[in-house]
Amino acid sequence: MTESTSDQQLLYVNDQLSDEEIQREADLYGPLTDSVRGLIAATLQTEVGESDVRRARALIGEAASLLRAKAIPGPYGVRWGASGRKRGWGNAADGLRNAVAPPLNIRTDPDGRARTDFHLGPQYEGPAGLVHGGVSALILDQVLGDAAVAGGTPGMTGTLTLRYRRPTPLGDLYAEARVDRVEGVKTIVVGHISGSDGICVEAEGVFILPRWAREAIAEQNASTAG
Ligand SMILES: CCCCCCCCCC(=O)SCCNC(=O)CCNC(=O)[C@H](O)C(C)(C)COP(=O)(O)OP(=O)(O)OC[C@H]1O[C@@H](n2cnc3c(N)ncnc32)[C@H](O)[C@@H]1OP(=O)(O)O
Repeated sequence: MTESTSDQQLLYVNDQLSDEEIQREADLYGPLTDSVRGLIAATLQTEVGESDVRRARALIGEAASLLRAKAIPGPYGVRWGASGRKRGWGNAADGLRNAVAPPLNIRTDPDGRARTDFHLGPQYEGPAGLVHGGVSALILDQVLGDAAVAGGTPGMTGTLTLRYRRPTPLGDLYAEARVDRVEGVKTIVVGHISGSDGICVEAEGVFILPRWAREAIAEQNASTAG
């Protein structure tokens, strides 16, 4: 295991928060994140005068200083509470505390399916009026990955293959994924994003349980058996 792999594993934390405490945090930070999303769109779309732009910038600086007064030094990581409820709140695709995330609100089924109705505003533009292809990749990576998790065979993305069939319009969209097959440590998942005119982007992903996770599970199984 490399040093960076072991450092990364330290970001998986069981903090023993109760479901009530987690809900209180979600109720506090979710609306903050939504406000910042609104700010990102307003920053892009505003046409107010120069002095108002300067004033807004000062107010944003003040808000950032207020929040930074007490803050974690690095990434949020992945945390679990006492009941095992998982919080990937820093996740760039669907993190509750990450204003960069659209967000996705992905629903999953234990048979290895995931789906989401979501909205992409002007901050996700690539070609004029259309979704940036890298943003579509971000979303499909997450939805396909969640399908693998839901099916009981989680993994890191090894390969993600995309076919952009037609331009993806900004606005209301839908994505879904399903586990196609499991081959040893590899889970192959397929899915797509569609808009009102049909499928825009198709994806196939190979999700692999990393070697360090396989070794940890094998060690745990050996100690349980012993
Ligand atoms: C733990 C669950 C976490 C879930 C989080 C979901 C988050 C959302 C998705 C992401 O954004 S993940 C971030 C993007 N992906 C990465 O950063 C992955 C970086 N790459 C790695 O960490 C490793 O290369 C990887 C885990 C993908 C594979 O390393 P291993 O050391 O476990 O692979 P190994 O050499 O033991 O090969 C195992 C099998 O996978 C195959 N393989 C390895 N790398 C592959 C690859 N890149 N693509 C396809 N297949 C691959 C390999 O041929 C072999 O196939 P066979 O079993 O059939 O022999």
